[in-house]
Amino acid sequence: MDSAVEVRDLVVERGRKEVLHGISCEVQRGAVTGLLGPSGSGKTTLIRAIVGVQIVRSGTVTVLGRAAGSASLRRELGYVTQAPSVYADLSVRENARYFATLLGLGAAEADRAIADVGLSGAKDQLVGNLSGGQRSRASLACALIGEPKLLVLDEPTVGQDPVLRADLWGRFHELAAAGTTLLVSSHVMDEAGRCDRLLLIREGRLIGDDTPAAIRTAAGTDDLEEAFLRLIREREQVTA
Ligand SMILES: Nc1ncnc2c1ncn2[C@@H]1O[C@H](COP(=O)(O)OP(=O)(O)OP(=O)(O)O)[C@@H](O)[C@H]1O
Repeated sequence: MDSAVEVRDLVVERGRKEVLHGISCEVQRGAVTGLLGPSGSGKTTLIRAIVGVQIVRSGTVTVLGRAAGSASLRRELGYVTQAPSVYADLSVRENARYFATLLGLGAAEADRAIADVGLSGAKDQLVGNLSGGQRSRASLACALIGEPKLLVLDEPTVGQDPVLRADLWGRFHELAAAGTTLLVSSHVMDEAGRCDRLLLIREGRLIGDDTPAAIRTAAGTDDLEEAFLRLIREREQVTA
């Protein structure tokens, strides 16, 4: 597998508690990989380690061939946190232009990114006056500026209506088809089927790493939520 991200034996502690217990996985280039797991399972912590903002206890994280957090990765990686990271007192366009300027890019690139997330109609509105879903999309637009090679999105579809969620997933696949690698976290299992590959995480351990089709076949069910539950039960029987 041609990997954009390689995680080896990753152990992370937060608040003196071990929250990732030796995770190893890869994120395939040019595909949409879903990081799925219940609330508190460690998705954000793993994402933080990949984008290089998490202190790790042991193990290695390699991103685009370099150690996670390397300065040279900054221009190649787009990261959208769960809390939208845009300025409320600036318009959508001003935010996008600000991030474009930081990368030495112009207004056209900012407008392209805004159009990509379907916010052209609201580009002159202050971000503080937008709905939660619109604000998340404004944040996503800023991460798309400069066409990063790796896009890491922490629960990007939370608060979006079903039509918009479908649009965003469509956009993620277009980006992947154009060569971008996407890692998208979600705790909503009905989004799992939209991914090319899945990393299933529970209580800081990886319990599944495969395509949705292979996970369905291995678990003997077409329902990915049920497949996830069966993987958990299997694991509990092994460790009991
Ligand atoms: N700043 C922190 N200090 C101490 N413990 C933390 C901190 N942030 C998260 N944790 C703990 O780390 C574990 C993993 O949290 P994490 O945020 O990675 O989970 P998650 O799967 O992203 O959850 P969610 O879907 O709710 O965002 C949880 O037990 C959480 O309580």
